[in-house]
Amino acid sequence: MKKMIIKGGNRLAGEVTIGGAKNSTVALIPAAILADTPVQFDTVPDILDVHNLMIILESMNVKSSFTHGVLDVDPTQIIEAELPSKAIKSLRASYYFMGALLGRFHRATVTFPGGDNIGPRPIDQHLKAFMALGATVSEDNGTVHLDAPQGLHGARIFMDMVSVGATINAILAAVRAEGTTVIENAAREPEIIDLATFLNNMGAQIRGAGTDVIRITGVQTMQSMNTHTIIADRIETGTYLSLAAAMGDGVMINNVIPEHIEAYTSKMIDMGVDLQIGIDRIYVPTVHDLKPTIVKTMPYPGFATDLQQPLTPLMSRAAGESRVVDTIYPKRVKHIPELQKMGMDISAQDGSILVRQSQQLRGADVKAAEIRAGASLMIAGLMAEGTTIIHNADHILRGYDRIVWKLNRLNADVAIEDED
Ligand SMILES: CC(=O)N[C@H]1[C@@H](OP(=O)(O)OP(=O)(O)OC[C@H]2O[C@@H](n3ccc(=O)[nH]c3=O)[C@H](O)[C@@H]2O)O[C@H](CO)[C@@H](O)[C@@H]1O
Ligand SMILES: C=C(OP(=O)(O)O)C(=O)O
Repeated sequence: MKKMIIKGGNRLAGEVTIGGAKNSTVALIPAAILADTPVQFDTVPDILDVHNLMIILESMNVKSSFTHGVLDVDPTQIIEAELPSKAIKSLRASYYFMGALLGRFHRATVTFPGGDNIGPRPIDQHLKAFMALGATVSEDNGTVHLDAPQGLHGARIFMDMVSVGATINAILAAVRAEGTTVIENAAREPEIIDLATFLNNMGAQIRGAGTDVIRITGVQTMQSMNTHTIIADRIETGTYLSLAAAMGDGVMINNVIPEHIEAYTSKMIDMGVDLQIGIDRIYVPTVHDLKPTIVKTMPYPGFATDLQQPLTPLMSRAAGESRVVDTIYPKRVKHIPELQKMGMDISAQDGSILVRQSQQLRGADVKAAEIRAGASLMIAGLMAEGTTIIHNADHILRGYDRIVWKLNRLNADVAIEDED
């Protein structure tokens, strides 16, 4: 495990460039095993999730190499093998190997995924989709076995709730199935469109990604003809927007898709941040006075659950009481006691998180329970007087591309060290 050490109080300025979206990347890499040719991705974020997915690929004899943001994956010599449970447990998205392996081999054995400690995360909708497509599902000791000896066939799948992961897994399983699959009440996240673009460019027939009805006509082969450039990470963007507004004296954020974070930028503008939004970049000027706000997380295009915690430190500067209601992960509150240690006036009450204007934050020894709790501690550490040590910083490294280098280029004083 690593710890992040932040000497707080530096004003931040300069430019930062956003990397490829974690939540696209972690679906695209498993999707690569559906191809009958090598594939290449660029603007791949340098995050732990990518390195762990490469370990999983290796176990199936799928060679991959990653340099300067370009990831090559060669699935042409893929074999069925036992997947390494440590790597599988290290990230949530390892469950995409269920859909991808089912699509490729008509069977899969995958340990239950790990991922962030943000409350219950059932996978019943994923399993329901696999069964609709003709697979049998059995579970023992935390391992899921999927089997479709007669192959997969198209089906109508109505999702009981809007789920990013279940929508992606259904696409991965259906893309080479026989016949047409219709996913209703599908998630509409931009990362789903990114995945469909990648697969369609290889010959898949997926229509409607980005709407709540996705139609997939199965194809027999998929062949990559070009490099797939991953869309910008909207959650990383929101994190830099928050820290730039909290501590910046002029920060330009490059490689942004502003349309993907409108729910977030509109809240910041309501709070009094004078964002200058361009076609693919956003400038955050020095912020003087902030108004409190109310945030309710919703599936896309609503306010992302992954961005409620990164906004919290900024809320603690607003004159009054802000409120967060996380309808997707109501138990996503592990940052609260840690932020309290830093002097923030924050509490959970009746299903809401309340953040009141706080005095100068102070550095403390804190623990990141999960990636976005870690992001909120990191921003609070940049704002605090003195030194903050964030333990379990691996959670932050799971999803933030070259974070130390990017922050220090903005004039922060941040380091990562091994725990003693
Ligand atoms: C790798 C990735 O892309 N992770 C994102 C993805 O996670 P993930 O795909 O796991 O999240 P889902 O969209 O599936 O979850 C949405 C809600 O549906 C529930 N649910 C989901 C599936 C299921 O079978 N049964 C069920 O009850 C979940 O508990 C949750 O309350 O979307 C979340 C919600 O935007 C984000 O926080 C995560 O960053
Ligand atoms: C919850 C998250 O990630 P994961 O689904 O990969 O655990 C996140 O990115 O905020």
